[in-house]
Amino acid sequence: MEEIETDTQVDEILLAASNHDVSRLRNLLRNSSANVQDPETGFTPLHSAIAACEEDTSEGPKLQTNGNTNGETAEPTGREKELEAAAKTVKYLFLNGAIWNDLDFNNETPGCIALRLGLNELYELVMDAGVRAEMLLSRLDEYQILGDNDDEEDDDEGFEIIEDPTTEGATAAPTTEAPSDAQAATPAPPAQESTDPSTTQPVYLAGELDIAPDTILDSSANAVMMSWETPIMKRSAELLLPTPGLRVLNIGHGLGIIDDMFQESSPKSHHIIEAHPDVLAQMKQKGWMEKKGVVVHEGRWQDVLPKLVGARDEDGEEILFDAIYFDTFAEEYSALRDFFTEWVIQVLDPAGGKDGDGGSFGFFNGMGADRQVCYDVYQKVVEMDLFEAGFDIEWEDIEIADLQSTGEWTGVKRPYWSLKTYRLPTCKFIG
Ligand SMILES: C[S@@+](CC[C@H](N)C(=O)[O-])C[C@H]1O[C@@H](n2cnc3c(N)ncnc32)[C@H](O)[C@@H]1O
Repeated sequence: MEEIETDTQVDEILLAASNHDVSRLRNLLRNSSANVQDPETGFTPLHSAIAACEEDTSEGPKLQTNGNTNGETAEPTGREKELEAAAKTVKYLFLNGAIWNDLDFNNETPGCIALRLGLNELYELVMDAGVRAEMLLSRLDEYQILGDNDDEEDDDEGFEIIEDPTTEGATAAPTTEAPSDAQAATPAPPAQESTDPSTTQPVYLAGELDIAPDTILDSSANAVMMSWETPIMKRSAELLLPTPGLRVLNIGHGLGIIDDMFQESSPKSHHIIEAHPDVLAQMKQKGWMEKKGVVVHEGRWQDVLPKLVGARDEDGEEILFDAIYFDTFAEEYSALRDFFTEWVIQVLDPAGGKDGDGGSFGFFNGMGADRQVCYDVYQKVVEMDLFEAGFDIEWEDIEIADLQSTGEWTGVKRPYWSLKTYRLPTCKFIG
């Protein structure tokens, strides 16, 4: 049953959290939730515990007065002790079901505050909680797919879905582009589900696209693809196809940026899977269907791949690839996970690649990219899922210009990227 706290209780909980007073919290949380919010700031106890560590250079460390000490100011015993107490408080709050990614009225999660204040240890604790919550959510998701068909509402405590960890252009937290370059959302970041119906796959595929030389927008002005991603595509293509004569599979043609780059490496074969009729029409106009060595599969990868697995080419050889790239739109993180867990392992040649030491798999890493903490959480989540699926992953950093100041988002429903660094993943079979 949900607890209803009085204003006084809420104040007391927030005060105990900001004072890092775990024993007081222990008493207060017996009958209350660890996820109360200050009506003026939107702070939860986690926000309070972390924000209290802000150093006030003029007046010394800012610890608030503990209501139990008759108004005396708690004596800070040094920065290290303060941070240690904060860490204990944060851990205690997580043990009591604190949600790692609630937003305050300043649009910050507790992790955002820790990052802004340079509180690395606290940031790591929040991230770890985020990873645990997201992993648990995705496992619950699988469990429900396997057998739980009832419509009862989930009331799992302790975490909230990161909104839209879609792959491109999704909402506030990690999804794969749902829009895949994904856009972030409200309260709480990365997530398994988009809250914006316009970014679901059936709506996207049924809608008309506005395709310009530098952008593709869907019928709700979500950005499907934008040319600022060109350096990312270029480096991905270089890493995946380092020499001519290799076999590549690309999922999601978009503006064709990476497919143009793959063509520059003169691949032996180049398969492209594309689902949107408007993108396919554009491909036809540009002559992709007639290009030598190019095979365009019209449809969703979910429908195409089952037919491609085990198929043979005109020389009678099994169709396998040295390189695979995945960059779709309006799909959630679970789609990317299914892709590498179920399909990459079947069509990536373990003896492929430039040196015959195994093919490579890459994907657009845009999950949770409107918020650093969500991006970091999803990096860990995807690393764990890839490892479980049998892949090693190497990351390379690419600096991204300030897209806000260059006016990149004009006319776009929601910016799906706000970070300084893109982390480019390249995966190979373990061993
Ligand atoms: C972000 S764009 C790809 C951009 C591309 N990497 C480039 O360099 O221009 C995403 C593309 O994936 C396509 N797509 C979305 N869902 C898909 C699915 N399930 N199967 C195949 N293609 C899909 C979209 O229609 C769109 O063309």
